[in-house]
Amino acid sequence: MTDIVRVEELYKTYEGGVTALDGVTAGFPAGSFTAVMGPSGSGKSTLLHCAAGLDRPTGGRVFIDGTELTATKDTPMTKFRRTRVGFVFQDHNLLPSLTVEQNTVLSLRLAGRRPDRRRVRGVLEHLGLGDRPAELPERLSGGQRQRVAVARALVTEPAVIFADEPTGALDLRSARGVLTLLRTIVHDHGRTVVMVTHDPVAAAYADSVLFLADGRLAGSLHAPSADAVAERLAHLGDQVGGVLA
Ligand SMILES: Nc1ncnc2c1ncn2[C@@H]1O[C@H](COP(=O)(O)OP(=O)(O)OP(=O)(O)O)[C@@H](O)[C@H]1O
Repeated sequence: MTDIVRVEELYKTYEGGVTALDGVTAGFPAGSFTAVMGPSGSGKSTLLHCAAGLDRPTGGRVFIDGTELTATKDTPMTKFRRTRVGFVFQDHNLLPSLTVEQNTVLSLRLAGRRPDRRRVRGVLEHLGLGDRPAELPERLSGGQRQRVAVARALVTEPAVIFADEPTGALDLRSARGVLTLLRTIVHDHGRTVVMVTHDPVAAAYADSVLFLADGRLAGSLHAPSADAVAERLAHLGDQVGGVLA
């Protein structure tokens, strides 16, 4: 299967000398849902930010859909990101003064594209927001707000959606709804999703899990169950500095 996102020998050392990524090579196949897990400080967010072109690695290469981001200057990289990459963060980042529909088309507008209203309504419908296009975010539940964030990420038809703890601020039921939605957009609509999470139950919605420890890849699990993920996480400490699982 083709990798939509590929990182090769990725290194990131922050000012002050912290090495957050220490030679990570990984591929994320088209149409797959991958969770990235690891202890706090293991480099998950750094990996996501570097892979998404939000931050520059200190060394190594990042490819998205055949374009090498690491060989791209800042302005074209920003343009590429706006058109080809979708984001869903823990804090949904909706603008409070804009309606559901206006928030949904925000990234399209930032990319200088004219929204196709019928398509946008179609996406909202599909995400269970079809009857709330004119609602302001403050009148939505946390789960509904996160659905708007997913809608906003989807309408640009990105090559990949990166999600950083998308359910971290949600109650169990809303979290399940959002995770099911992410799984649906991957399995029924062929999207590619890479999600950072701390939660083994959330990770079990993914097709596979990549584990990080101390900025290095520390194994993977396919068709993960929450128990298997929790078990592996509990033993990650044993592997630090050691062998891949
Ligand atoms: N902007 C920064 N400047 C300096 N050090 C940083 C910066 N961002 C992250 N780090 C350090 O890099 C390492 C990896 O951080 P990162 O946020 O990628 O880990 P994480 O696995 O996402 O952690 P968490 O699960 O706690 O969010 C940590 O030691 C962190 O302190």
